Amino acid sequence: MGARTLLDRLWDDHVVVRGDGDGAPDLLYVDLHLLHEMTSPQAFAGLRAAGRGVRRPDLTVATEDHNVPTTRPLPLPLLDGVADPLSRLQMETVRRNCAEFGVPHHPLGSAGNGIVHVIGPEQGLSQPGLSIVCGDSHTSTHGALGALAFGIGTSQVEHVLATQTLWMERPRSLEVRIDGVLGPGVTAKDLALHVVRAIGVNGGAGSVLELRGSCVDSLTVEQRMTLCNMSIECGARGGLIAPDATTLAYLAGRPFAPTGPDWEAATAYWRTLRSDDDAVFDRSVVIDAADVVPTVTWGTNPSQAVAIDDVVPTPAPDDDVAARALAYMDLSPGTPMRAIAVDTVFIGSCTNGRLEDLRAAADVVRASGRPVAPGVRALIVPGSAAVVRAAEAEGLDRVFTGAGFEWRGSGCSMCTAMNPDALGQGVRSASTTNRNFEGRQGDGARTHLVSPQVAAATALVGRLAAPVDL
Ligand SMILES: CC(C)[C@H](C(=O)O)[C@@H](O)C(=O)O
Ligand code: SF4
Repeated sequence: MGARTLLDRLWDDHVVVRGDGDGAPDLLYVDLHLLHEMTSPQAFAGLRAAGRGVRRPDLTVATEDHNVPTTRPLPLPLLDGVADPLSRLQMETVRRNCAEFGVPHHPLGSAGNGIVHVIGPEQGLSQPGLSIVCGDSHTSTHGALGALAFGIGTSQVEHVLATQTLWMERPRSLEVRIDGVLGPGVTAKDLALHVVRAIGVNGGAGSVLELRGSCVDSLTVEQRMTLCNMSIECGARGGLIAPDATTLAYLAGRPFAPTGPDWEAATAYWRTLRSDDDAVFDRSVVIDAADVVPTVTWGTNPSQAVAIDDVVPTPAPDDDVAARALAYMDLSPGTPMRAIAVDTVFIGSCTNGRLEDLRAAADVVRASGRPVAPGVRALIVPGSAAVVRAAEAEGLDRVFTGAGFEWRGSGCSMCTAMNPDALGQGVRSASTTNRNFEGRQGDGARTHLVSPQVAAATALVGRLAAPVDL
C-alpha cells in the first residue's frame, strides 16, 4: 500500500463494503453513535414503524442538551420544572425511546449529562481510531482525539441505529499545517476563527481537515477540541488531529478508557494513527501561528472576523453579503471593535464550555478584581455536569458569582435559540460559541464570537475588550 494520510488509515479501517466505482459511497462501520433529543425522535419513530431494534445499543449513548433549561436547581427527577412544552416533549421522548430500545441515556440532572460533544471525550468514550457519528454537525469535535467523527442527518441516524453502519462518500483530505507558537493572549478559539477565515466558510466542503504542525502539537486536548469543533464552520465534513502523548495522557483513567493489557494494545494501535511522512493530501493550507491574533466577529458568519484591535471593516461596493451582515448587526464601518457595547456575555457551549475554558475566564475575572459592568448580563454555562462539579471543586463558581456572573447548570443554552436561554430582539452578545448566524441566539439577536478570555474581559468592561484592557 502506498503512503496514506491519517484520514485514509481511519477510513480503510472502517470500510465494510467498498463502493462500486468512482465517487460511490462506501459502507462504514460505526464504533460510537451519540444521540441527543433534537435529532433522534424521527429516527426512533422510523425504527418503530419498521419493527426494527437498535443493532448495537452498547455502542450508542444519548444525552439531553439542546432543549434543557439551565436554571438551577435542576427540575429532577420529574420534568415539572421544564416550562416549555416542546422542550419537555423532546426530553420525554428521548427518555422513552432510550428505555424502550435499551440505549444508555444521561438525562438532565444525572451525573453524566451534558452537551453531547463534551460528555463523549470526558467519559473516555471518544477514542483515537474510532468512527463516531451523531445527528449533529459539531461531531467534528471528537476528531481532536484522532477519531473519524462526522455529523449525520436524521435519516442516517435511523440507518445507524438499525445497522451500526453508514453509507458515505470518502471525503477529500485537506491538510492544515500550523507551525509556530501562539502569541501572548492568543487562544485556540482565535486560532479556530483564523482557520475558518483562511479556508473560507465553504472552502472545506467535501473534505476532512487534518490539523497538524508544531502549534497543534503544543495544544492541550481541550484546545484541540475547540479547533476541531469549528472545522465544520469552513464547510468541512470534520477535523482530525493525530493522537500523541498528550492525547494518551488525557484519556488515561477516564471511565470508558481501556485499562491494563487493553490499554497497552489500544495505545499500540493509536500510535500508528498518523499520516505517513510522504502522504499526499488533496490540498494543503499553511498557517503561521505567529499571525494569529485575538479575534472577534463583526458579521453573521464565523469568517466575518477581525482583530479586536481593528475596526468594523468597510465592505467592497459589490459585497452585498457583508452589507447585509452589517445591517443585521447594526454596525457602521470604521467603528473600533472595542467601542461596541454588549448587553449579554455567554461563556459555554461545545466550543468553549470545558474546564480549561472556565479556568481561563475565571483567571481574567480574578486578576482584575472587577465586577460585571452595570447593565450587562453575563452567564457561565458549563458544558456538562462533570464540568460543573470540577469547576465548583476548584471554587470557580464563586469567582464568577462573586463578580456578578450567573452560574448555571449545563446545556447548549445560549449557543442556540432552542431553549429558554434564547436572546431577545436586538440584544447584542459576546459569545464563546461557534455560530453567529442571523437569529442563532434568538430572533434578531446579534452575536460576536469571541474566546473565553475576551468574553470575560468584555463582561467586566461592558464593551468588547481583551484581558490587556483591564
Ligand atoms: C440541533 C443540531 C442539529 C445542530 C447541529 O447540527 O449542529 C446544533 O447542534 C447546532 O449547533 O446548530
Ligand atoms: S453547544 Fe451549540 S454547537 Fe454545540 S451541540 Fe449545542 S447547539 Fe450545537
